Amino acid sequence: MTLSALTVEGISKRFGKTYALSDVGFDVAEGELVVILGAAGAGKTTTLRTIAGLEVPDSGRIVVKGRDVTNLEPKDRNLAMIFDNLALYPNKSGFDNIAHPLRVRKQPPASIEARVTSVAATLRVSHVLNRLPATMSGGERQRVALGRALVREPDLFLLDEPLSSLDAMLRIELRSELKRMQREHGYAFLLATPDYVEALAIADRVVMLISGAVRQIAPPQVLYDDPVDRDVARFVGAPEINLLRADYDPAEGGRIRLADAILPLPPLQRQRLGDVGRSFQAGLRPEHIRLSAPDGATASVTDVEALGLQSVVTFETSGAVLRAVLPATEGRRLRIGDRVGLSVNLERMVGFESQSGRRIA
Ligand SMILES: Nc1ncnc2c1ncn2[C@@H]1O[C@H](COP(=O)(O)OP(=O)(O)OP(=O)(O)O)[C@@H](O)[C@H]1O
Repeated sequence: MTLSALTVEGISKRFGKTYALSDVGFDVAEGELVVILGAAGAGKTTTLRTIAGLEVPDSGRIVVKGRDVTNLEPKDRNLAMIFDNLALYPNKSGFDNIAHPLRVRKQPPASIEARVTSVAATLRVSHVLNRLPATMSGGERQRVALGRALVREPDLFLLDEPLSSLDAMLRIELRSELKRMQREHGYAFLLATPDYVEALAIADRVVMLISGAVRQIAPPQVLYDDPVDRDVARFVGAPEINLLRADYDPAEGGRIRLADAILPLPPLQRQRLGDVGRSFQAGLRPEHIRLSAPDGATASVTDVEALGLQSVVTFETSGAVLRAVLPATEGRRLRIGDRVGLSVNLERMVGFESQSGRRIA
């Protein structure tokens, strides 16, 4: 059996009248990178701070490498927490910033020297070790801050939106750096972000937090293809998933009415919907909508946004608005006001109960 780097069991936390966390539970395996994904105020920071020991949970347990740390001081938990406001000591060199945690622990100078040099090489900041933070680029500062956390070899890294203050290029670079370190050294990471694209890029698994509660735990692609409900479906993916009223009629092998089109349903979807007619909400990802011959469902083009290799095209049909991601070669040919035929990949449709938003499975 592999030991979990972290197990969070039923953590709840209230601030006055605000329930910040309700019965939050998940685990992080050794060598795994787990992302806590959620909107602003979902409880990401509170979760990380509770694990780090900076907040005391009202109930629940935190176990790090098999050791119950719920009642331990932060310094005794052997965790490294990296916040988004990577505060470096402004008057200390890169070297001294990274060395700081080891000096606090009174390690011998020779081993400090060796460890800092090796961490700096891993993070590609050897060239700034003699410089002060003010003379470093944003990315270099971020990596030195990361180095200061790495140098201690903690059991688990907690990162709170560590990349949010970086520009897009640096973010991508540092993201792959984190992933590489995790793979090469087998570190366990728990990283919080509101950015689904970031989660998709680096997470082994995602813990989706909504209003302080865990809604779904899954690899990022599963969250996208198989969301447990409408909230998760809407949070992941840009442009957002299309939601359309659908009316299901089980007669004649099963058909649905979507906007003004009546379409035969693939067998898997029929199985999901059962043999009683009903209305529901159909979720269709923008890449599952295609142009087709204008003999079936038609729609008019209301917007075309060119995004390099792809275009995001907005259509209107019988009062419904649909967004599709099309190859740029197709998008370029469309003009606002054009009437075109559309086809949808119903195999990939996800159905939600209209009221509750729960997935129809
Ligand atoms: N010290 C506190 N006192 C009162 N309420 C708090 C405190 N800390 C957090 N909260 C509340 O708890 C909820 C969760 O906050 P938290 O900071 O964990 O969210 P988050 O997901 O990290 O958001 P963001 O992405 O904006 O950082 C919010 O409603 C927040 O206002």
